[in-house]
Amino acid sequence: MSDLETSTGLDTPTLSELESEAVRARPAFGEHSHILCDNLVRIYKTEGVEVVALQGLDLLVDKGELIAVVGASGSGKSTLLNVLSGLDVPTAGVARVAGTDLLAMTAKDRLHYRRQVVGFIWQQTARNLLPYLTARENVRLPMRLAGRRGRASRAAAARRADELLELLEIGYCAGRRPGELSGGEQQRVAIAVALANEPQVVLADEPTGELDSENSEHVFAALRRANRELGVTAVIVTHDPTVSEQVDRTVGIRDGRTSSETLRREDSDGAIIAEEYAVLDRVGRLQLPRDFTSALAMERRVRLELERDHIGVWPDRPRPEDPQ
Ligand SMILES: Nc1ncnc2c1ncn2[C@@H]1O[C@H](COP(=O)(O)OP(=O)(O)OP(=O)(O)O)[C@@H](O)[C@H]1O
Repeated sequence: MSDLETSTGLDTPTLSELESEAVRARPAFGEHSHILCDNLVRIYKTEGVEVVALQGLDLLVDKGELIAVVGASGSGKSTLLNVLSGLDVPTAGVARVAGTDLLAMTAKDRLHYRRQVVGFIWQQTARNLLPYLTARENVRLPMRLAGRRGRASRAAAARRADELLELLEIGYCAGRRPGELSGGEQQRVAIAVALANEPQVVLADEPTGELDSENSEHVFAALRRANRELGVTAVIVTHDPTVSEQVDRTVGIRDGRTSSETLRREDSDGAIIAEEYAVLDRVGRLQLPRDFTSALAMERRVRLELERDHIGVWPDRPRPEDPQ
């Protein structure tokens, strides 16, 4: 045993005691998050060619948060959502949702996860609803599939279906089939279907992609309502440019990594303010917005200067004040 390992007095801890105390005191990354993605990697291999769709993506979402994920086409949004929904397995990293480790699920766990823990809403309205069932029957279907049978359960399921449709302000649609509903009403029924089995998390992939702005607003309002009233955590992937006014936080993805966050808050006059931040990852990496770097022709490397209250980032060129 080394000198340091030996306790020298009653109050002096040994090195191993200090080490275990340090490990115990330091919270693990995202320990208390409802959704945790840590260094998530997803590589697709097609015909010998590798596409890195997610390249070390970090994302933390708190329980009860409502966030949007935005990014250019091909940035990895759908890949992320497929992982979170349990449809796809990442190549590496950690993905945990409501305590479930998504890389270590058996087929049985996966079925339970997809039926009970998460609910989804897809862009194509036709993918969300069965055309020959009424809205009410569509909402009851996942409860039946999850094994709610018997008369008492059937009655409870019917009640819950009607309550969910009322909550999303489409009670009047209960007896209609999807063909008799507008696109926005269909997507709100789809949200009710996603909520049927009381999931902890709902995931929506471009839920307003096929809708006009008025219907989109109804769909966002319904998602906000589900989030506020039922406490469900919600992640919405979207191209909708108005989304940052509709959600608490908008996460921007670039090249398979989280690159920016826009936080929405109300100022003292009640006006909504959306402020954009760059994301600093766990090892201190930062993605500078492309329009900033190209405006100053920054390439390959930049010079950093630590100031009293900020860090300056300079192009790799001599500045006028530099000595010749
Ligand atoms: N099954 C697959 N096989 C091979 N490559 C794939 C597959 N799915 C996605 N990719 C590739 O992974 C990258 C990320 O795709 P992804 O669909 O996640 O992007 P996205 O941000 O959702 O795009 P969009 O907004 O157009 O839907 C892209 O380069 C895409 O071509």
